[in-house]
Amino acid sequence: MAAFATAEACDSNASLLANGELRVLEPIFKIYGQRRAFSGPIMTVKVFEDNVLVRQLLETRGEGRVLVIDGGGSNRCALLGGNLGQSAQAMGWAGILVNGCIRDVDEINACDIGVRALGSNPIKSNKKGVGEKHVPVFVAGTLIRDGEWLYADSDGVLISKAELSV
Ligand SMILES: O=C([O-])CC(=O)C(=O)O
Repeated sequence: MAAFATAEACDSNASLLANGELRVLEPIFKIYGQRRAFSGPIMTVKVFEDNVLVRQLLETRGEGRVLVIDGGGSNRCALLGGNLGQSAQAMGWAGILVNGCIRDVDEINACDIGVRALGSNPIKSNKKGVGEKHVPVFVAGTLIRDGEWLYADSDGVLISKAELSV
């Protein structure tokens, strides 16, 4: 199976790039997880230094989706760790993009999912359950809506209003 290539997708969808239906995230993410390339429909969650909602979502069936976690860019604690990585793998999530930090990097790198995050921090997050699911989030220069599509590979991360034909 030919792997999806974000570069090729950008080359062949210039009109979608021009009209904003296809956007490229600013290159601020580090690459983790076994799947260097992954894609799927997006589910969004907006939190700040609290990962209770993240756990709730990753303990439900992913069905090939990508969880986009807007953690407000905080570098002060981790929103995702090894247990949640294993849960995401077991529940069939394709990947997770975190506008924030992760921990248990070696465990996450062993999981059969794709992960993008700003970096790592060994401190755990709060557990109060504050945040919002399924809301539009503004991450890496781009507005991202629940139900849009994310495509990630070694070159970068694309957000598309609709599924791309590849
Ligand atoms: O529960 C957390 O804060 C995240 C974590 O460490 C894990 O998933 O293993």
